[in-house]
Amino acid sequence: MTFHIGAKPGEIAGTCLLPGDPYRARWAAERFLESPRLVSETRGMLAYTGTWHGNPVTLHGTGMGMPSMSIYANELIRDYGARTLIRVGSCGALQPQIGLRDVVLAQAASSIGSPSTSIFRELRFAPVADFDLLAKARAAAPVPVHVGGIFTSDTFYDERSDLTDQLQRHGCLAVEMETAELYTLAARYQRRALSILTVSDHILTGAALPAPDRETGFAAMIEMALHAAFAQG
Ligand SMILES: O=P(O)(O)O[C@H]1O[C@H](CO)[C@@H](O)[C@H]1O
Ligand SMILES: O=c1cc[nH]c(=O)[nH]1
Repeated sequence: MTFHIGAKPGEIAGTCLLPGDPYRARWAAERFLESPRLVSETRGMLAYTGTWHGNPVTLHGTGMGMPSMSIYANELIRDYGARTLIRVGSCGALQPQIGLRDVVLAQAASSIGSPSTSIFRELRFAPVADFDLLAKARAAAPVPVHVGGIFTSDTFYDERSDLTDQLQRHGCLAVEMETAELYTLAARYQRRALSILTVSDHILTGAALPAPDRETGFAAMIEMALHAAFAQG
């Protein structure tokens, strides 16, 4: 048990899939894992451990935003020994060629600041994905997939239209709220990390998926995450 996770030692797998939404953790565990078992529900942040094709996997919610992701990723890595951390999240598309339900693989994550910014001082650290995980996820994609940079925001309701313009102009694919800190922690502790993001809304058009789809409609990215984590070669 840690400050924020109720699982006993040995109840968290080395491979963790990390949705922001705890109900997505429950849905994905029940749909994809063999013998899923609830191992933590501290503060309602559901975590399930089971197996996929015999391989141990934990699905753990992270909540929204980098401070929340930072708490769970730190404890999963430092206290439970997680080695492969794959965010399975939603995002808003920033480019016209990207459609609702497409998948974005976050090769790198820009941000204005993250919980780690203060330790870097003047350094602008560039948080990047694990290349092997990224390549394997792309190879397993059953839906249109886009690979490139994303923006990890501290706000959902952003008043900065000038910032959106600059992100679009510089080819940023999508916006979400956790990846920059996840990649930074993975670098710090020499772990493997990737963010696989399903497009839930389009920043340019305002089109959006309804809430039930965001909770349960994201099977393709869960399959990609599991294949990326366990594919050989
Ligand atoms: O669907 P999740 O994984 O929570 O991801 C996105 O959705 C939330 C905002 O609605 C933020 O956490 C953002 O990163
Ligand atoms: O952070 C997020 C996540 C999904 N969609 C958005 O527009 N922003």
